[in-house]
Amino acid sequence: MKILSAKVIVTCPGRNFVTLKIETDQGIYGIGDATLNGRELAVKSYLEDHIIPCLIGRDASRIEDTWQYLYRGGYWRRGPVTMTAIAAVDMALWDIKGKAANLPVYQLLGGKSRDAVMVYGHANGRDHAEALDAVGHYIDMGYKAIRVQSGVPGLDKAYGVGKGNMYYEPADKGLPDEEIWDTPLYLRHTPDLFEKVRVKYGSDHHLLHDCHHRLKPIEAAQLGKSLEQFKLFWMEDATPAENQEAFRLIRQHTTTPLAVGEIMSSIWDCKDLIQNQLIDYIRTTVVHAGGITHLRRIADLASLYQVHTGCHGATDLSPVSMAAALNFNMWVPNFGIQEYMRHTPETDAVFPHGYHFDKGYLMLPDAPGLGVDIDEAAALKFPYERAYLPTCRLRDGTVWNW
Ligand SMILES: O=C(O)[C@@H](O)[C@@H](O)[C@H](O)[C@H](O)CO
Ligand SMILES: [Mg+2]
Repeated sequence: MKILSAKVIVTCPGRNFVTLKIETDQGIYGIGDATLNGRELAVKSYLEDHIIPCLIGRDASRIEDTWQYLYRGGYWRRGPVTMTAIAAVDMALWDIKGKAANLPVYQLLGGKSRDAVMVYGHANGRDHAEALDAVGHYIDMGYKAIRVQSGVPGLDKAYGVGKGNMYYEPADKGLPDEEIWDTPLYLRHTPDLFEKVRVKYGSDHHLLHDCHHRLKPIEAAQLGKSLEQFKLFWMEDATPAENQEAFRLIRQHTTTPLAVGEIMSSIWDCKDLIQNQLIDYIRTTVVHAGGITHLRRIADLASLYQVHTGCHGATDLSPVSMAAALNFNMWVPNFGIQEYMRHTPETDAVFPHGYHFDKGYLMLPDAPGLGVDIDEAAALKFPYERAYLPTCRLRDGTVWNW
């Protein structure tokens, strides 16, 4: 089966998504997500200008060989743009292989390790009272695991606090927004938030929290310690992980489980974290870490060290990524949890899919390939709109991590 053509579809049904569609000479096509939030067109160009010309005529069944060819052949290894582009090709080829075999992709990986995929949803509010209500709402919807984020008194904006209840979307149209950040204020108010949640709702639910790279290692250690009594499922991105060793300091001080990895693009970015058992959950995703082929390699390394998966699943990962992640999650032996932020109805209409939420889990009905499609006519109705993630500054004007 040969690759006949490939094209990139950019659509903005509320937010931007980049999708690669590969067509074969047997009439079977596959799709892959290539969305890199705020840098979408760089991946589009990488695919159109540099990868697609090399794909035409290649054997679509040679997924591993194509992965190695694009990774080694590009000479310039790793990095989010490269790895997202490779991921899109990889997902599309797995989709094609599944359709050709008339099997869901998880069957090709080795079959089901579980019946359903536990997910966590995002409860957030401008203050603790609103966040508490949101937690109640998620419990009512049947979630077993809930990420809790709240605004901080004294700060205009805080990471993770949505404009609506269900559709949290950090990227804004136009040029990047600027937010002010104050770590001492945040550290003062966060343990209190979790105390209120436990007092009001008890201990039956998994609670998660995302620090979004804002703390210094010793501050992260302090927060982890003060949250220990509330038994979090995880504390995420406590400090930037470019220096993987930084997590040793946090680890030495707290038993709060640690999760890292949504911005990592390869096994090399997380290998020290995993091999030194400095984290409990690895959050690399199909779309930003080289597709199913590379994510499987990361998960296998992680399994040797009892590190479990917790794939990133924010709204900037399209339903194509979610379908690929679910196939991966059904198989991966060291599964931990999957993040699930619901897409808007417009997005769901552009990307028809069979997966659905049921009592805290995502269910993946059997369908050949990834089990997701793109409605190109619908996609065409939503042209690209420039949008960026916000940026961050400390009170004195210093640029900080958003
Ligand atoms: O855990 C998460 O879901 C995040 O950290 C995201 O909201 C992240 O900020 C976005 O995916 C960035 O594009
Ligand atoms: Mg995160």
